[in-house]
Amino acid sequence: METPLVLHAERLTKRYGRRTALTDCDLMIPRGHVVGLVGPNGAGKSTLLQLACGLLAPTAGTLSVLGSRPAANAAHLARVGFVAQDTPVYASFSIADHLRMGAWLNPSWDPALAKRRIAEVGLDPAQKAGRLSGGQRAQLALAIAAAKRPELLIFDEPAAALDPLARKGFMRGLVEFVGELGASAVLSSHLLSDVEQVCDYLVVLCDSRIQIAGPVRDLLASHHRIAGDPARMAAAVEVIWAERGRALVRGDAAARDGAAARDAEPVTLEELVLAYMSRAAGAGAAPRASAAVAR
Ligand SMILES: Nc1ncnc2c1ncn2[C@@H]1O[C@H](COP(=O)(O)OP(=O)(O)OP(=O)(O)O)[C@@H](O)[C@H]1O
Repeated sequence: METPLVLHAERLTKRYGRRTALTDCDLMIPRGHVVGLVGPNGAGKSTLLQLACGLLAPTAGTLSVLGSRPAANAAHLARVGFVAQDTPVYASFSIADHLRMGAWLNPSWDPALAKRRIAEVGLDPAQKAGRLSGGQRAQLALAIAAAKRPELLIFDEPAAALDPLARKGFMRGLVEFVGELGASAVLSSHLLSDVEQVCDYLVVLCDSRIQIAGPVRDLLASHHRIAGDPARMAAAVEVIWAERGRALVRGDAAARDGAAARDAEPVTLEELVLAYMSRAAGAGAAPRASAAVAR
């Protein structure tokens, strides 16, 4: 039977020597989502994505991707498309060479999709990849990943280096491909506006640990901002972050609990992410959006 999970981690731990990049991570991400993986620099995002692609092996715990060990065999590799940070390409190969290589290496390669996408984004197949701008390179990498027709697309900060217009085009392409292929996607990003725009599932990773994970809609519904002394808030409410008489809390009780209920306010995705990041950092003040996570 086909597994309903794209990623399933149990007590997943990864150490590089004495440095721990992931600690006891548990995750169950169902199929059919565009997942935003967010967290500060050094949180462990790239490590998690590289483990999912089989480029790294866990130190402890387990991770399965589409029901198998990552990169278990050639057939499994074909089911996962990966776009690495900085979207590396072969500088002396032309775009057409990249597509030929993709066709040669991937049994499920869709030449029509690749060709169509390259034309749609206005790239010249004869152009050497080394002469492409960051945005064009990202579009080429996206076209190659999608032409494999994978079940899961994994992107490590795919649009970080792109200008806002190129980013918008890239993100639109990403969503179109996910829809067209009926695939799932996981993308790491520091750009919460991108995550807000395209992701319907959120994973917050800080300091090597999963802080929270779930469908964006459910997370927004189960968190509120309320006024008052956090120490006196209902036991049913978990205070995630409090500052200057206001708290961001988790729990339905926030919406029903007496005085607090009167001014329980909905939270934005940015507030939610920053609250979990602040809690993990144990800092005295919430990090500014521009410093920790750019919008
Ligand atoms: N090859 C490596 N050798 C040693 N330590 C590493 C290696 N790769 C990553 N690390 C460390 O593991 C931790 C997690 O790094 P990782 O690159 O996964 O974080 P990240 O969340 O992707 O960061 P960023 O947002 O800056 O890309 C960091 O402390 C980092 O220094």
